[in-house]
Amino acid sequence: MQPNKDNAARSDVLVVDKDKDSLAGLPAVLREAGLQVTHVKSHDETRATLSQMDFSVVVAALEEHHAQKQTLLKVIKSNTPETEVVLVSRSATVDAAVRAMQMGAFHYLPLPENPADLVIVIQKALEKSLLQQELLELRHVLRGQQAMPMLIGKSTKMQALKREIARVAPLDCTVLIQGETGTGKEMVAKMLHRLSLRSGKRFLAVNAGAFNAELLANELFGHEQGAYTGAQRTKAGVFEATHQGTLLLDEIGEMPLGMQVQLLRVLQERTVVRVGGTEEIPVDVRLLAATHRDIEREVERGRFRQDLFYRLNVFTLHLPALRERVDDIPLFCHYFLEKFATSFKKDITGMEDEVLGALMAHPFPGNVRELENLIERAVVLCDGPTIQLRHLPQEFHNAPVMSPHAAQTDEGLLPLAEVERRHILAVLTSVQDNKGQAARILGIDRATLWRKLQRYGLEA
Ligand SMILES: Nc1ncnc2c1ncn2[C@@H]1O[C@H](COP(=O)(O)OP(=O)(O)OP(=O)(O)O)[C@@H](O)[C@H]1O
Repeated sequence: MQPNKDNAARSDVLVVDKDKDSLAGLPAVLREAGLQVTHVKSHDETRATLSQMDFSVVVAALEEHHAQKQTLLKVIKSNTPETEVVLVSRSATVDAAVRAMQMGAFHYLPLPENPADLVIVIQKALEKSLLQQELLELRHVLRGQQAMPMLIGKSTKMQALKREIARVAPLDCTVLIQGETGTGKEMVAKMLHRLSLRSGKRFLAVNAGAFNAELLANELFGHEQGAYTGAQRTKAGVFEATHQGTLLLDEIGEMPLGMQVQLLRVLQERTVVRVGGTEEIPVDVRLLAATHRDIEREVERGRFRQDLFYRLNVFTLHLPALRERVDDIPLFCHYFLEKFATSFKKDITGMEDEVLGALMAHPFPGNVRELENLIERAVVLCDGPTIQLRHLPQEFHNAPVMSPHAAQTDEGLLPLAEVERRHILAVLTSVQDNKGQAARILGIDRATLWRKLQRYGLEA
């Protein structure tokens, strides 16, 4: 079975129901949840469907033949590794679950009385698969197969931001981009430009906080020859240089008050006057402004002109801090790891769970830039196939760790019981199902472990 990947269409869920219609009610429930579902009942149908189409998730209830399950898993995982497989069985045992998960199954669980009980697991599998698909796309980006750099993030907040960017980019209005340092304000500004009608023209960025009023005026508006000592030639400013394009004024909150008046005038008149000159030069520039400050508060404190604020604040984009979208951290880690492993020509395949856990528990005052720098450093220091805790700075070595499983949902955290169930399975898998060793690692006695396995339907 070799689906043609280039042409294969993709659908959400394939339900393989080969065990006496035990999943008969599931397709309807999934469709009600808004998913695209294909329902097959025989081996031949399964083969034919998988050869024509890729699925994000395959849910299979098979008869109790291990070989059959293993074949299905192998075929799916070797053809489309990003497809997640959920296996359902009338008598799920820990042994079988551990084996299936070692072979790459997303989950192996007992057949529930009500098929609707499977929906949450299927949605989680779908999220994981979409993450894998996004990573594949990112790999294409890294290999230069796509021209447009991607704004990474699939958390609810980032998805909402991407929708807002797509909506406001073509409108040609002024946009105020607010967010802490390193949250990607300049990146968003570039995206607004690329998605606008001005994309064929120039994009320039000026740090409005890095100059005093005089130097900034010179930078923005240019100067006439002889305007001041050293001005030997006439020089155009960035407003003229970006004519018909987009200009980002970064750190607008730091702009000296005197300059704010001049900027307001440019926005009203749509002309600039070079320093030392009198001619009003028409400029057609889309202005974007970025700041890490709460400009409204700056207005209240008298540090920012209210009239300029109203001019800039036609549309405001708020970029969430990284700690507000912890569920994006695994994606960033994969992306930066691959980026730096490629550029430093290192054969690094991933990072230990505890590294991801430590990163997810970190508050990241420097946001994405800080994470990017940490991963770059770790890749430089890494001498083996995976990034380990010792490749992070000292402060991370004894820091609290968040389970990478605990933040897999987009909306927030998983119920405690689900985190416990996954952790127990992960520990059992890592010790090849040795229950005594697993109980010791978990810090509980064997009887407690046994009771927990019973409770989660994973009885030995
Ligand atoms: N969503 C994202 N996807 C990919 N890379 C990102 C994203 N957000 C930030 N980055 C990366 O993080 C770094 C910082 O981004 P950027 O310079 O745009 O932040 P900023 O908010 O403008 O920072 P500052 O306020 O300090 O100027 C860059 O290397 C950028 O590529």
